[in-house]
Amino acid sequence: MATEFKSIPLIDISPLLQKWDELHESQNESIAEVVKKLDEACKNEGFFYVTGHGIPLPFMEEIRRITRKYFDQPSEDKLNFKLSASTGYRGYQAIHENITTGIPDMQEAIDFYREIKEGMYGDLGEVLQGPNLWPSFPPDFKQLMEFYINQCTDISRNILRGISLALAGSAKEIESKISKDPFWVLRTIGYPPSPSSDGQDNARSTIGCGAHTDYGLLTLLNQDDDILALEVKNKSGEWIPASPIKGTFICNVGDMLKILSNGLYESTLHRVINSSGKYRVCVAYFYEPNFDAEVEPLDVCVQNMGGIKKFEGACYGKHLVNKVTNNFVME
Ligand SMILES: O=C(O)CCC(=O)C(=O)O
Ligand SMILES: [Fe+2]
Repeated sequence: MATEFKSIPLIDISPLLQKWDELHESQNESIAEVVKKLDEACKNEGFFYVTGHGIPLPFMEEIRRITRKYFDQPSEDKLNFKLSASTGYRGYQAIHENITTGIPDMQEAIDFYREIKEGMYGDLGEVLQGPNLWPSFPPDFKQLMEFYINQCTDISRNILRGISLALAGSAKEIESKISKDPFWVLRTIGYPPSPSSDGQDNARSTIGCGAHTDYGLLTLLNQDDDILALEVKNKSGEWIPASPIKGTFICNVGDMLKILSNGLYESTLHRVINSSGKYRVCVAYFYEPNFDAEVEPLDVCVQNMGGIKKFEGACYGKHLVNKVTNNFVME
């Protein structure tokens, strides 16, 4: 359960980027320190800033720059890459096409998913099958994003190993159960500024992204570093700003990690309101379990809570398909 936190902690994860081996992990003090901080943040806030992740600042900026350049095109060009059921829900979504809890969000986005080849997960995978719709402009978009996705996958795997040490005393415990072959989602998002308050506004036009939790294990957000728009809800219902810190990712716990931890960790509600007057970009990378993983509370977490299993198992792919097919409005 999230606490009444007032701010979001910053964690330097560099000790986790070294080579992992059992001897190393049990004896290394700097690893133990990071693991403790991760554990606290996942319990108290469900959110933390990540520094020491190894991606150079200019590359994080480049990723946002090409995202902005894509959205800056005339709509006809963007609509050539439009997401639909027939594209496996991959591609471009125009403003107000994404729905969060019944309300259209004031954002445009492109969704990319790890490729699912025909027949790969039987009926379960069919909905999301197909290649990604990579924009042809900016020309190096695909190449840069694929490189970036691989880096985010490595960073997330290392963070999850730290979390696995905290929860189960072994860095590879979670991985060996549910994320040997992790699925990923990348969502590049653009938020036009909210119209200034003139009495005409309604929820539909001003919320960039409605309050929600993320579905998977961990999310890495690369947000514009000069615009405050992301907010995180604490236990007493206050919205705490996740102000940008240059060069960091914001990392948050998803529903699957909450289930694994038997509710010890929180997938905290968050939302986006861009009242800065400027166009905001955020690139969200979602690190997920294996597509067909059955995710259930770790035995050790159940034991630690007096043998009470707080969640039934959930199949990640089913959970995702259910969300994806309910989140979009199609013309
Ligand atoms: O734009 C942001 O800062 C957050 C986006 C987000 O929460 C999401 O796409 O799940
Ligand atoms: Fe989110």
